[in-house]
Amino acid sequence: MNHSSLRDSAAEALRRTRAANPLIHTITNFVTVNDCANIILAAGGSPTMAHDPREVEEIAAVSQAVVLNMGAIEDLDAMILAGREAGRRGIPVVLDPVAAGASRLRRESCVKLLEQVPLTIVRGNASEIKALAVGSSSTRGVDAGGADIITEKTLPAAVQMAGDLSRRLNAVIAISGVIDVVALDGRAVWLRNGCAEMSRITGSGCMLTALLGAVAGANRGRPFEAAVAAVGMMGFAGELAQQRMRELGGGTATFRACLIDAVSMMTPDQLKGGLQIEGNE
Ligand SMILES: Nc1ncnc2c1ncn2[C@@H]1O[C@H](COP(=O)(O)OP(=O)(O)OP(=O)(O)O)[C@@H](O)[C@H]1O
Ligand SMILES: Cc1ncsc1CCO
Ligand SMILES: [Mg+2]
Repeated sequence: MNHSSLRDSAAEALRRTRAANPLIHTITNFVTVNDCANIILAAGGSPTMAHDPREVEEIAAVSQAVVLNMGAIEDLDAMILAGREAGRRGIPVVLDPVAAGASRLRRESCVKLLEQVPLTIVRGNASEIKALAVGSSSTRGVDAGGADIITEKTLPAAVQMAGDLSRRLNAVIAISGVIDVVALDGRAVWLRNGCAEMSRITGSGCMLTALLGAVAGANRGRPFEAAVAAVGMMGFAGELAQQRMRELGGGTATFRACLIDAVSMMTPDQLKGGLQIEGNE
C-alpha cells in the first residue's frame, strides 16, 4: 500500500510543530518529567509541567495541548481539572495510561478519567491499551507484559482492538512496542520504526506521549495525521540514536541523549523518508 499522503502529512505536521512553538501543558510523573520537557523542546514546542490543582485550569486554558500521564497518579484531581478545561475549549488532550490495570487505584482512576475527560489521543504500551480495552492485561508494572506484546501473528487482533477502543473513546489510539499501531475509527496504520534500546531506558513511552502532545497541539483538527507523525518520528529518532550510540561506543545513557538529539535535529524531509508505515488507511 502506498502511504505517500501520510508521509507528506507527517512532514507537514513536523513543519507546523517547529513553526508554531505550541505551549504543551504536561502533567506527568517524577521519573521522566525532565525527558518529557526536553522532547517537547526538541520538537519545537514549549513545555509547562504545572501540576498544582489550584492553577492547572488557568494553564490549560492558554495551552495548545494538554498531556496527562497516569504515572502521576497522585495528581489525578489536577489531571481531571486540566483535561476538562481543555475539553471545554477544544484543546487536544493526550492521555498516557501508565500501568493501567496494575492496581485497583489505577483501574478506578482510569475509569474516572475516561468518564470525565474528552480525549483526543490515548498512547500506551500493549498491556496498558489492553487494560483499557478489555479491563485486564498481563502486566504488573509500567512495562508491557510478554503475553500482550504485539507480534506479526497478533497484529490483526491488536489493530481490531485499537479500532474498537477508538470508537468507544472517540479518540486516536496509539499502541507502542516493536510494532506501533495508530487507529482512528476505521483508519489504522502500523509502523515498524524503532529499536530495542528504546525499551532499555525509562521514559521512551512517556516521551512519545509528550511528543504526541506537541505535534497534536500544532495540528489541531488532524489528530490521526499528528499521531502518525509523532509515533513515526519517535521510532525513526530511535534508529538514528542507535546508530550514533554505536559510533560513540556508548550505552543506554548515551542512547537517551542521542534520542533527544535525533528529535531536535530531524527535518521534515528526513522524517518523510524514514517512516516505515503500512496499513489500511
Ligand atoms: N523492541 C523495540 N523495538 C522497536 N521499538 C521499540 C521497542 N521497544 C520500544 N520501542 C519504541 O519505544 C517507544 C516507547 O514504547 P514502549 O512501548 O516501550 O513504551 P512504554 O512501555 O510506555 O515506555 P515507558 O513506560 O518506559 O515510558 C515507542 O516509540 C516504541 O515504538
Ligand atoms: C518507572 C515508572 N514508574 C512510574 S512512572 C514510570 C516511568 C515510565 O512509565
Ligand atoms: Mg509508559
